[in-house]
Amino acid sequence: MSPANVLNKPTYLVVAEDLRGNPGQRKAYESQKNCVILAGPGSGKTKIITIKVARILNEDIRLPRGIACITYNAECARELKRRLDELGVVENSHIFIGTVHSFCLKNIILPYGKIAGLELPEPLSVAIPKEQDRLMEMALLQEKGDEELRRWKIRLARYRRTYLDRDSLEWKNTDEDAAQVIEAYEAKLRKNGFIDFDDMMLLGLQLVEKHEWIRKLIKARFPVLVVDEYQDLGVPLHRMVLSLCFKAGVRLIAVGDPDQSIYGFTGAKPELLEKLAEMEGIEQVRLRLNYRCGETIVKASQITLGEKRGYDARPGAHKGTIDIHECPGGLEHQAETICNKIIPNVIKRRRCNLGDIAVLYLDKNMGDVIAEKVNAAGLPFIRIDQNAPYQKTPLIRWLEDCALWCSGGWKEGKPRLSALIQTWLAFNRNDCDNDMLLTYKRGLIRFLWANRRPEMMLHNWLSAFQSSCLKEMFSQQKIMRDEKEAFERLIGACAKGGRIENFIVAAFAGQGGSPEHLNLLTLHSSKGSEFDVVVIMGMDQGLIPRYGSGEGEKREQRRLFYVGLTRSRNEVHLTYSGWTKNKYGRKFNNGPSEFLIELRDSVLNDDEGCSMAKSTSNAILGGVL
Ligand SMILES: Nc1ncnc2c1ncn2[C@@H]1O[C@H](COP(=O)(O)OP(=O)(O)OP(=O)(O)O)[C@@H](O)[C@H]1O
Repeated sequence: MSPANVLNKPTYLVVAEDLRGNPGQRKAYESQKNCVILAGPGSGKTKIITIKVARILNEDIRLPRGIACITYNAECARELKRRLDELGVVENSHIFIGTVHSFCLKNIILPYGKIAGLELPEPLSVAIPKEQDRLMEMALLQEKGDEELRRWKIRLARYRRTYLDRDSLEWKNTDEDAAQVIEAYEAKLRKNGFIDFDDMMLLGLQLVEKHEWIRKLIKARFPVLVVDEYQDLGVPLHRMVLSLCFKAGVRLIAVGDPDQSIYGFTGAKPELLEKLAEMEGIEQVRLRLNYRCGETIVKASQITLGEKRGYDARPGAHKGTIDIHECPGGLEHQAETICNKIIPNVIKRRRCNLGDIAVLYLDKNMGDVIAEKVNAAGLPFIRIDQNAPYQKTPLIRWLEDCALWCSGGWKEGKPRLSALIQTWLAFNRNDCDNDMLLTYKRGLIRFLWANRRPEMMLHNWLSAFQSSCLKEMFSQQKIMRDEKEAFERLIGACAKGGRIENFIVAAFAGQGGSPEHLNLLTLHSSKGSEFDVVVIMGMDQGLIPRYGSGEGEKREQRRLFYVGLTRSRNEVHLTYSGWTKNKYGRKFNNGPSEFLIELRDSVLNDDEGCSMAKSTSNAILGGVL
């Protein structure tokens, strides 16, 4: 029994005691108004909002009113859910925890879109990525290669999320080609009965801005709105927040760190958070103490950023170390060094688990390189990038949790069955009456109870899950088409000849995060997480910053490195080769990343003698730096 239960005190009150010694955290926790928390990495933003949400639900609002917690991507939403769950807050029909897209779709467009006269396809379906690509190529009036299409997609997405007023001259004239292609693409989407992810946000905003009654209904249901990772959300969400908060009186709690803004290419604007914090009627809280990272890492992170933020490690924090490893043989050499030297050494020295270590990298191609070496070294791992055997969408994350429950989690309620059921009901809620929901709930419980078989082959377990529950959901819930596609890819990956054909249920369960699995993830996906030891590979000039980056792009990549560094509690290892290859195989000897050089020069020259070590043993270490 937890101490909270022994004392009969809700968990959030026990955890809130931690905030006592930090006046900023306390102020944020006590605030009863609209509040913006601006703070650096590891300063407890997530800790505060989760405790605050639990407090508001317990003390300030009464059912059937609830709270909406929105964030940028599925990874951040999952972290938020996990941490709220630890405080006993579980998603249900009164508590929304998810991405801004899913908030707009489920809580604005589906319930109110038609009544408000929005012309929507019937039934409403979400276009899956390959359909989006096909329609975009049609709108571009010619087939494009992968790279060119990718560039167009970035350009159009940014434009669509930046210029929102379609009648304005700004929309028509800023980039005429982009405006035309977007209009043609959207018309094609509708003709085919689809909306896409950007539509969810744009249509949601349109409804909220246009209709006072919709704002009132949202407020009646969710009088409190929590927005996490605000710096990554662009103009549409900012305008929605302003409308809900200042026109409808929804209470706002917004949290973020402009220095951790790494989605500029999608239209994110970190300055919006600063602007919001300065507005009248908003209480602003700034936090400067980093509870996560050792002293050296806190210092190094500010050097990387190139800004003096005045962040400090908490008093009594350990030093923390940063080691630089030169691997002249290229990315493969870096990956081998990580698997055969750095990781075994860390585990031996720290007596920690593989799960305490994360290897971060720039993209899916680098993910392939490290995954191959990790496989060869026989280390179990979790991989999050675009080339992973399957993508971790909300449904697939939930399936991992179901697998965890079936692999023994049921004995101690980790995860809780009630939480699994609530998420399942949320997937099924659209157009379903209570009787149907009850039938789905019973179906799920029956399946899970009968399939508590950790040794079962994953393919068989998923197939059984599909025929007893998922098939029906996919046929009823057209808005889950993207999830259906993700599920089909997963089941393909664990079928005969697939990349994870040997997976049993317990192995799949471990993919949700486990002490026995090494974490492989892109720097972008590492946002919001923390590990004892972080290894960042590919620290080469031309990769980070990318060759040919303009000033703005370079600043964003600096922030990306900053995010990576600050995921570590104790140790950071940086690997580089000093050269890169382009896609035609041409070699460029550009040396290590300029970010790495700055860090080495500043931290090593620091007369306080930070414990930044430059390893010099073995052929792989030392050299250039
Ligand atoms: N007052 C506190 N006392 C003790 N530990 C704390 C306190 N505040 C935060 N922490 C711990 O510090 C770590 C970082 O907190 P948290 O993840 O909430 O920070 P964050 O600001 O959301 O980080 P980031 O923006 O880098 O993701 C966590 O392990 C958390 O438990």
